[in-house]
Amino acid sequence: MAFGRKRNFNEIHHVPNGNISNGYGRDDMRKKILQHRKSLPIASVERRLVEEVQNNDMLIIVGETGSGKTTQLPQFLLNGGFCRNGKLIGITQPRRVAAVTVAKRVAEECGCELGQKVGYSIRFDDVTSSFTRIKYMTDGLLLREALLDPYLSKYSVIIVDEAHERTIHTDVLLGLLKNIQNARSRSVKESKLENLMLNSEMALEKEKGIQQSLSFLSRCEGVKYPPLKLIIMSASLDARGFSEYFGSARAVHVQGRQFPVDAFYTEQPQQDYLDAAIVTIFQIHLQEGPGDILVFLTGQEEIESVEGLVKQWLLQLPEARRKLVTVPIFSSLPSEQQMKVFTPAPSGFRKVILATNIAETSVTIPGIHYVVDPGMVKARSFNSVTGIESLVIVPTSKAQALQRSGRAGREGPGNCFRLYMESEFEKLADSTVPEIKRCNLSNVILQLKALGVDDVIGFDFMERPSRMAIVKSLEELFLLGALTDEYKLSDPEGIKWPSCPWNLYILKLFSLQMLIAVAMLSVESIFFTPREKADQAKRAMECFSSLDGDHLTLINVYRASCEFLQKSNMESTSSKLKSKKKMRKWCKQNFINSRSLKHALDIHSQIRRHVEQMGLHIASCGDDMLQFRRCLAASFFLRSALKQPNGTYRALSNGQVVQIHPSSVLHGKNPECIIFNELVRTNKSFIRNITRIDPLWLPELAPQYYAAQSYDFELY
Ligand SMILES: Nc1ncnc2c1ncn2[C@@H]1O[C@H](COP(=O)(O)OP(=O)(O)OP(=O)(O)O)[C@@H](O)[C@H]1O
Repeated sequence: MAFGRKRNFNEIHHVPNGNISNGYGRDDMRKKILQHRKSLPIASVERRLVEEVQNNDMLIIVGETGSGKTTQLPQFLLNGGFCRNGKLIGITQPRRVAAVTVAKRVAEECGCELGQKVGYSIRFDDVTSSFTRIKYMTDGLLLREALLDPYLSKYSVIIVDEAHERTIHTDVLLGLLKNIQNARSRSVKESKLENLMLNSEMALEKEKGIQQSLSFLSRCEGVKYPPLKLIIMSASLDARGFSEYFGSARAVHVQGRQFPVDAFYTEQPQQDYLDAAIVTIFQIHLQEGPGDILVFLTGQEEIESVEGLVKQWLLQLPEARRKLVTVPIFSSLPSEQQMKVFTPAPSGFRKVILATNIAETSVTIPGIHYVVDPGMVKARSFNSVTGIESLVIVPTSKAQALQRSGRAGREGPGNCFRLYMESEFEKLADSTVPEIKRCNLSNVILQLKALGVDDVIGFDFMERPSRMAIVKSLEELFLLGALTDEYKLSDPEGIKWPSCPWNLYILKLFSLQMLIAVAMLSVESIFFTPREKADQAKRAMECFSSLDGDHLTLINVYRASCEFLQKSNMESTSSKLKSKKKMRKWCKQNFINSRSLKHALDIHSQIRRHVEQMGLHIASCGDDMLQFRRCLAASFFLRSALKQPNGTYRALSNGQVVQIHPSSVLHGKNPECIIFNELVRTNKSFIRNITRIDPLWLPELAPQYYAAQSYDFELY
């Protein structure tokens, strides 16, 4: 395939090679790391950055990818005294992989064990201690912390990294942090004023009696919270937009990048980007110098199909030229397997990493010299008229393209092959549409309500979602019973449960099976289907599958895993470690993602504890799965569909034509009426996580919705 003239990115600034490779002694390694840190563009402005943060409570920092923002700035601030009095510097990342790997790297640079001075915290995995001062975490996790500690009182500085991604969590966090920052600086001002008053009016206060003094002291509580320093950071940020949002906040630009990355574009438009990606992988492998390749694809299916084709193509090469290994990374891959991308390829081999945008920002994958970017991404999209959310494949923004190319050039000069023409690049949107403008807002609303923000429409969003989208989600939450008719939380405590997308939908319906289903659906895919073992995986899944659908299938997995756990725990010789190992083996044999299953078990026990604390009785449907399916119908009546004569389904809420996704156990079984949890749009509209129901249950169980509309329940 022909690539056009190379184009260097501007502001390139060569720095002596700070390559780090294995095989050094501990002291040598530390010296190398120190030398590398000094070589980063950000190192020359350490003092100035610390002063900027001292002088400004709010700061926006823009700097090229790889300039050292994520790994260095927190260390500068720690050395600059921002962790006095045991306070923490928190850095949020949109993705778990980035939070974990960057924390590991910074701990290494600080010469400490992970979890001591430097740690990370992601859902269900908290590697911090009372000694931790620099804490990397996902933006979602910080939001959850705010539910329990509304002032985020343990942090002196919060850095929102990769803010250009504008994930839904980032946008909610920005509004929230703005409020917290105002509240904390107000509380300090007030407490200073009140301290002054206290000196002159102490005697008077005493006379007014104990009650008044107590309330006075409680008002002074804010004195515990010094002003919060807030830093927004990215390589590709609309600094002006952020600055305006934060009241003309100061923005600084860190000049220079560590190594140059040359961008190449195709000379002709490409019909099939997957095909183009495979051709490019082999062009690099056969014609270019050493270095690993990182290819950005849109999802697991694409990754597995490209992986299969690369393996087939390799077989056609002479044996000596077959030294190429593929390594996939996507979010539902078990984390141990995700981490394989960081392991060097066997000696003499070249590694091709096939990744979703999980590897787009913040991560440094050693050895990557080439990036292949087809320019597409899978994104959420929301139709505020129908109220249905779906996943669609769309072109990336320029900001995403720059982030992707930035994954090369971190250890030396790199190349980025964009599988589209340069003229197409110019037409891309500068930045990604914020997720908050293209998703169902039910969870955001619940989250804001739980954080004490009652007026969601009036909330200070950086970019306000449409009024229609907010109203639609408020309506949905009311219909589901999550909000009262005054739009207050029906269960203010419930939202503090582990964040699962539809946890509150079951409020009225506590059955053991519903709790299990909620937990199992709250995690990434429970089943794991490697492409090369698709048949084996399918057979394994059939052992658990239920003719009634995916929810019951998941319950079967849950039950089987509990039975297995119980059995292996009972074997007296088994230590805890041994049982864990056995469990992992069992998962592997059954093509179950062990990490997802563990998360689901944790979520289940948390929800159960919560429900019990509320004093509610948890009934079991026992083996009466009809009762369970009725519970599902009552909860998901807004996502129901009827079979049509041609075998497709029609969603009852909006008439949309949908199809059962091939991963569902009901694929090919064609039940008359179903409820579903998820809609995915690729070339077709697919629904996933489906259960068979009786259509007559709908008007019976959700009269508030179906009685008001004249639905035709005629079955074909
Ligand atoms: N895990 C790691 N292993 C090896 N080197 C690393 C690692 N993490 C970072 N580095 C080195 O430190 C440099 C700076 O990384 P850092 O993540 O701080 O940059 P950044 O400016 O935040 O980039 P980005 O905007 O892409 O996140 C990288 O270019 C790389 O050379």
